[in-house]
Amino acid sequence: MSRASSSGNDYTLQRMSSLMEQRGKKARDEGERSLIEAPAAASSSREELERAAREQLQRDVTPAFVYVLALFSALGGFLFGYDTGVVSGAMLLLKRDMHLSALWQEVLVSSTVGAAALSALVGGSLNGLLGRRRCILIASFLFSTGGLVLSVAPSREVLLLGRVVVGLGLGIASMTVPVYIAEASPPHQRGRLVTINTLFITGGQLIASIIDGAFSYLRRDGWRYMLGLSVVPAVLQFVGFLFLPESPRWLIQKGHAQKARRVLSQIRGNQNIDEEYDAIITSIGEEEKDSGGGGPVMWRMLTYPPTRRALLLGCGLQMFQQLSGINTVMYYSATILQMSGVRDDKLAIWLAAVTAFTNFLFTLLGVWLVERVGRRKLTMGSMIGTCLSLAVLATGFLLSAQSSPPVTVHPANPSVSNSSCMRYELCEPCMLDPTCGFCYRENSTAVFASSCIPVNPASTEEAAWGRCSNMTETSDGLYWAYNYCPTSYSWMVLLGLILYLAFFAPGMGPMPWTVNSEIYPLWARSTGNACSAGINWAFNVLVSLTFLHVAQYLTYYGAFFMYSGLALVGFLFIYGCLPETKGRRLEEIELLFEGQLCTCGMSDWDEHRHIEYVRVKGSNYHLSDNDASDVE
Ligand SMILES: O[C@H]1[C@H](O)[C@@H](O)[C@H](O)[C@@H](O)[C@H]1O
Repeated sequence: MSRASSSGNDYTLQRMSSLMEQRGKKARDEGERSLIEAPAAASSSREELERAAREQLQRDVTPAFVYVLALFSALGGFLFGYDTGVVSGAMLLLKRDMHLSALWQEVLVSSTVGAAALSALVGGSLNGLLGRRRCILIASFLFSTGGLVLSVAPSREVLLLGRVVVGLGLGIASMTVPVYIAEASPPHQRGRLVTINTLFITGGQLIASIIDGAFSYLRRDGWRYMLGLSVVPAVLQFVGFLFLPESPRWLIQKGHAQKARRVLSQIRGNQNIDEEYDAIITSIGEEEKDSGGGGPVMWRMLTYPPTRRALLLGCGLQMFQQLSGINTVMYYSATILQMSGVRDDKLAIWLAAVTAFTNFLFTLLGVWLVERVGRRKLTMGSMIGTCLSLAVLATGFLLSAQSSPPVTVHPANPSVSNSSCMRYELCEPCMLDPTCGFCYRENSTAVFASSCIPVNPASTEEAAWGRCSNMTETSDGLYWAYNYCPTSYSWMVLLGLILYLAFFAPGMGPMPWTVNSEIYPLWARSTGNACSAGINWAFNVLVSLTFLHVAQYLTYYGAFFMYSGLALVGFLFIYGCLPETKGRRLEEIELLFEGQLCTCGMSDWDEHRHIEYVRVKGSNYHLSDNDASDVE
């Protein structure tokens, strides 16, 4: 059989024979000759051996060093989550301490994400030029400096500078870390280790919400601690990376063969690295031939069909991740939970932590599932579940809107006669107008004596005037609802939220990052990841900046039905374009994108045959049914 045989299956078979040898030796040593000579080697059934080989692989193919390397890298993911998550809580205090206008608040939030989109794109060339390790060092340096600037910022302009610096770090880290982990991991653990990076993103978001909660009690300068604390993991990562090695694949690409061998033996522990090393060298040679020589990498990627397909898949996955509304749902979750009956405003900040925790918990499920069910099934299942739960969420909003309580009292304030709030007859349009809130009394069975009143511009937690201004806890049956309406369908909205996180977090959350780290050949990997990460950040800004306007035009249920429709399109896209990459060497995966045939939707067996076919097509060899048994 050709070089083709160096697949995951073959690897397991090799392990099986070495395991048999080891067992035989052990048996001899212990004088248990009978065990080896026994007919059909009783305990040596194929299945049992395969299982033993797999267990052995788990034990000795992944030395602890790879975990250390993955954990230090994933601190980049943690900072991604922390820096994007912490800002909402910090903003509540900042706008008070620094007297920030709505525009400044928006600029401070989106500047980081915008800078991340740009630096992710630039990060592609940096990665190719300087290597993964140096890029991660640059990112952690930017995180540390940005965090320091934020914690001492005397003015909003300096704050803006700090947020942009942090964003630049975010962009580079978000595209480099998954690639670095993927290139260092053994094939059977790669999905899990790269997915840990997304687990750290959601972990960062969780810690950020807890820190937001804790420091919100400080009277002054709480935001300095919130924003500044990111320096701790950033410095830790910087120091760690002074000692961690460069990616062996990048080293080989740049011609540092000896160094690459050293790193490979360091990260593979007691494994024989020759086969892997040769596979990388051969694939680099083939890639140079295939990708047709000169021109900028982006041009070569677009004109070479396999990389063009991979790029389309990678960017599409990242786009649909954001279009299915994760950041809107996360951001809006506190209100959703308030709708469901948690009325204490002081709790709102902690409610965000509950959502972040759920997101984290279900991402953990993804880490567990990715090497069991594979990327394709996990992503498809996640996307269809996301689509359905968005529909549940939207239906909850629709039913709430249809049973929207009426405005029964129209109190007048002589000094504010032309407020739009006075015109609304129902809670629904009042709630959709960001300048108004719904003030109502409630007894155990119904809403009564309700009015639509302008919100206090300094705090959305109370009305500008009237009985819902100066809200205290003893306001006895009187409630101020900003951004939501009292409804008896809140259970459905809550159910939609929980289902959404349960389906999104294990698959659509991490898989776009994981799949992107593995689908491009080495020469196109940095550029491919730069583009797809740039798309992720760009759609992140787009969706969050447009949500309130979309909700105003389409109402909340319209907005969530729209996200659900987009998720359905995303599902069809994944169904048609995402092949299974589980267990394959990085050098093999590009073959899945070769030929006119897309392997998506093929069974594992057909896919395996397809890879074999593509591999050997150059040597006039065609895989027949008889040959197939040879492959297996
Ligand atoms: O994969 C991550 C994760 O799902 C986060 O929760 C989300 O905030 C990010 O935008 C996304 O890229």
